[in-house]
Amino acid sequence: MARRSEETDLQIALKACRGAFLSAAFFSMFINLLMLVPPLYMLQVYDRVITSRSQETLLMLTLVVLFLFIVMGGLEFIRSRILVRVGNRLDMQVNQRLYSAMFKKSVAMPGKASAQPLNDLSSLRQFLTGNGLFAFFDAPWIPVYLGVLFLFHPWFGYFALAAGVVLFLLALLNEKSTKDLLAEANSEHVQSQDLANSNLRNAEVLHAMGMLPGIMGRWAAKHHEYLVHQSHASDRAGTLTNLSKTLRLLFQSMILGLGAYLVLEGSLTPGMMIAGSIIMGRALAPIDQMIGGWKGFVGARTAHGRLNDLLSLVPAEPQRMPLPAPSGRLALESVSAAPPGERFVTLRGIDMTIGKGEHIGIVGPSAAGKSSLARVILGIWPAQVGHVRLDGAEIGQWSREALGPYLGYLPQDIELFDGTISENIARFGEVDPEKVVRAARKAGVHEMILRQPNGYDTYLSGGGGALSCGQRQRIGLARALYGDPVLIVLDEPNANLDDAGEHALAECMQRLKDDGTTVFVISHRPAILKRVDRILVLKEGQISLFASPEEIAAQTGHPVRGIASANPAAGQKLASIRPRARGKTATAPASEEPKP
Ligand SMILES: Nc1ncnc2c1ncn2[C@@H]1O[C@H](COP(=O)(O)OP(=O)(O)OP(=O)(O)O)[C@@H](O)[C@H]1O
Repeated sequence: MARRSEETDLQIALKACRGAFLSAAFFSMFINLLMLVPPLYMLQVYDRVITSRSQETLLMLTLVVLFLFIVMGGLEFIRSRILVRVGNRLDMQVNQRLYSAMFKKSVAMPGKASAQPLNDLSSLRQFLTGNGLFAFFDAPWIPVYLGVLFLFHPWFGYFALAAGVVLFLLALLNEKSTKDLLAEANSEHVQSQDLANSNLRNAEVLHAMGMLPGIMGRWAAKHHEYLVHQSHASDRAGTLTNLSKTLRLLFQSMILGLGAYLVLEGSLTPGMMIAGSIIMGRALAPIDQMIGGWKGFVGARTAHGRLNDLLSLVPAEPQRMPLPAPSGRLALESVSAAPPGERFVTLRGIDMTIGKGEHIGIVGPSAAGKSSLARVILGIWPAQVGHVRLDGAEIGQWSREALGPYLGYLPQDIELFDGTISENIARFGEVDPEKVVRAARKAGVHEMILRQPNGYDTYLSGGGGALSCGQRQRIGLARALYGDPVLIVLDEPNANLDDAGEHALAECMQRLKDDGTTVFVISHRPAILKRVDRILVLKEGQISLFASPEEIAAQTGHPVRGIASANPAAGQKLASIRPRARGKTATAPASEEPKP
């Protein structure tokens, strides 16, 4: 089905719920008509039963009223069940799309990562299923009540109309005077929540260095701003809510007085006088409820706006034709890239062609752009200029879900997630025990996992729980190897490893070589760099040298150690041989097969 491009999935889901909203509105019609039962019953009792002194009439009327009340209760019950289901349906329809949009936004704008969209979806759902919405369903029936009052007596009608206009103006004033304050309070609340969450994630370091007062002060300042705006808005809304409630009661008393006057005049019965007062109260109730529930409405409206913004900012991934499984050939063609959301480039004019099964070491001083290059190779950061091609296909042509199993990534800051070790290694997909053990063995971590309290079923919480950094890194390596990917990027894989770990890593690299897996390894340690086919030296975001370890040693007179540590002397020497080295070795042989 064709979709209007400006419609977000939330709007489409809300449209799909239109039928359910219409049936809730339909039930509201009967509920509102039945709301006339109590005043009309009172009218009959006063004007008919008491004057005729007929017990049969009273009994009949009471039975009818009893029946109508049961019907009304049933309708209310059904209406609220419909709305609860609408809310759940809406949530189910958009929550996964929303989760992935939130996730993709965090990848594209790491500084703006926030779980707020899920809170927004909750507040929208709660509004749609709560009492706040009923006022909106009941409001269209105000004219019916007014009509009945006009039937009783025109003065009654005019009086209720005027009272309604006054309360409506108060509702407008409420919206106008609280809208901006509530929006500001809302955004400050989101910011202070995000700040608190990020502080909690880094609790250990904050605690160790006694940084709590300073960091709490920053949170408290944000929270204070939120409180100030929120209480200003609540003060204003509270004043208007109370005023509206008081006026409604006053109007109800006044209409009773007006009724009494009309009774004395002889143009109204006492029953009509009392019923009129009740009906007017009923007519004004939705306006009163709207003013009272305005904060919830504004919250839901803001949440709805934010959700739509997010969903249009991160459109759903189009269906892509599946591509054949890649073999691991990679080409970067004049690639320049910048961190997402930033203007400055951290990689410039990167050109390289890597054959299947080649092992490339990436070295360079701090902030040279090594991790940036890793991200570009994996398609996490898009190339601003140039192309990144995996087996000839632009990396962005792949759907992420289809490409993911062919890639392995061990980031510098290894994060494991809440779940068992096996689930973590299996990347939270279906756990295939054979594949899990194979990956663990390849990473040389099988024995270590078996020594854990519950082996592969050991539950890791809080990003790794009781595991040491080195253990986490090695399980992270097994995760990167799960499913035998064709291209693996290891960012400082030996940063936390002891000798045994380093030895296991060397064996792992050899197995990957035997399997024909293309590997990029970023490291400062010479041991691992001796085994790679070529070493790429990055300097200020550019390739400064790209050659085999032997060529580098021959040309610079420095062993690999010199490059790995990227000391200034070696750097100068490397720079001096750059043209020859690049011209000769920056691309793989034409066949793009691995070097022997
Ligand atoms: N997410 C980001 N947002 C903004 N700037 C970034 C981001 N990631 C990296 N940079 C910047 O890009 C440049 C290269 O960083 P990168 O992490 O790629 O260097 P590196 O060579 O891996 O350094 P190191 O060896 O210290 O890990 C740095 O100036 C860094 O400040």
